[in-house]
Amino acid sequence: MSFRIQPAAPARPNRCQLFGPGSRPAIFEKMASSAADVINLDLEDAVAPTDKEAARANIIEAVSDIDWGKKTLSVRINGLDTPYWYRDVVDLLEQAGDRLDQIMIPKVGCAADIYAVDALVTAIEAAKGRTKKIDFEVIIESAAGIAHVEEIAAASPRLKAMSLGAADFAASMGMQTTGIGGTQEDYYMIREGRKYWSDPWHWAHVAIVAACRTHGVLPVDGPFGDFSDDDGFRAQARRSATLGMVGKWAIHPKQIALANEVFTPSDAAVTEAREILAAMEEAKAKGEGATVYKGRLVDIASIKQAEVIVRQSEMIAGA
Ligand SMILES: CC(C)(COP(=O)(O)OP(=O)(O)OC[C@H]1O[C@@H](n2cnc3c(N)ncnc32)[C@H](O)[C@@H]1OP(=O)(O)O)[C@@H](O)C(=O)NCCC(=O)NCCSC(=O)C[C@H](O)C(=O)O
Ligand SMILES: [Mg+2]
Repeated sequence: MSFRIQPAAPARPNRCQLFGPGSRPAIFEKMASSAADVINLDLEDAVAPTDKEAARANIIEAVSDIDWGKKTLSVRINGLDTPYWYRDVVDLLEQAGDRLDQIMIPKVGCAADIYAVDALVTAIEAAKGRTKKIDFEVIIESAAGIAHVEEIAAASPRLKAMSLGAADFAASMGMQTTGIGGTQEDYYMIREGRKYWSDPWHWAHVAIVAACRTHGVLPVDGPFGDFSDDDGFRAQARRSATLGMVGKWAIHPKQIALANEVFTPSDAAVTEAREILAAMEEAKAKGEGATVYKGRLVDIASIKQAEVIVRQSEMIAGA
């Protein structure tokens, strides 16, 4: 137990982050009218090197020209190991309108990566008189990123969200797979001749959730590559939600409804949480710190668990 109060993560809906390449402006309006909470216009790996400049120009125009409603509008810049990233930041901060909310920094490996982008963004904001401060989100998608996940989560007050990028993460770790998230055929235990599949992403998810919750950052599950596999997406998202993540990326529009479904607490879950709170109120009135709800123990910790679900549901309903 620590005397420090755990900081709250930003109270904004972040159930689904919809990605689209900056080089494909024809889909921007569709992204804007989708049911995703966050839009990620991409300058990085979904854009070919020859299209980087055009993609930047498309995004700068679209930030102001398209009605993004209440969505969080984020642009993924190129990695700090490329020649593109500084120009992404300079052009976005100098030319894109105030509707831009956030920059996503990929392949972050240490806190100094965030410091470098923060320094550049802070200087341009001051020079240009931008009064709305740009937020950051990062992707943990390398061995260095996961090894330094806690210092990264603490790196800047601009940091609002952190995702696991399963594809680059797998490559960096030398994992023997070309799958992006989900069940991996060869990751199983065997007992009495039967296979039981395990989850190779589990420990990285837990490390990200713990770092994020310690520093008031939203933990988000990244892409699920096989967009023909709805059940696989749901299963992966349910595991992430159970571990404390607040949302998941969609790399195709058909994944938006799936993410929203999983990361919106169900009516039954909210009803049960409210009943637990009511049961604990009754117990408190009797001077008791614990009671029985539907045959199981609930105590003061159960209040905090139930409040997570109620708060999440109220925040989504009020957004
Ligand atoms: C994956 C796609 C290339 C598929 O595009 P397409 O072939 O056009 O799909 P469909 O024909 O099935 O499209 C059906 C309709 O939906 C529209 N559409 C398609 N994609 C989007 C979108 N992203 N947002 C909104 N609308 C979209 C089509 O125009 C069709 O509309 P209509 O004709 O009116 O019916 C494509 O979906 C795509 O580019 N997805 C995003 C890819 C991307 O951004 N990837 C980067 C993130 S994942 C990553 O980087 C890995 C990560 O970093 C890691 O390391 O793990
Ligand atoms: Mg990646």
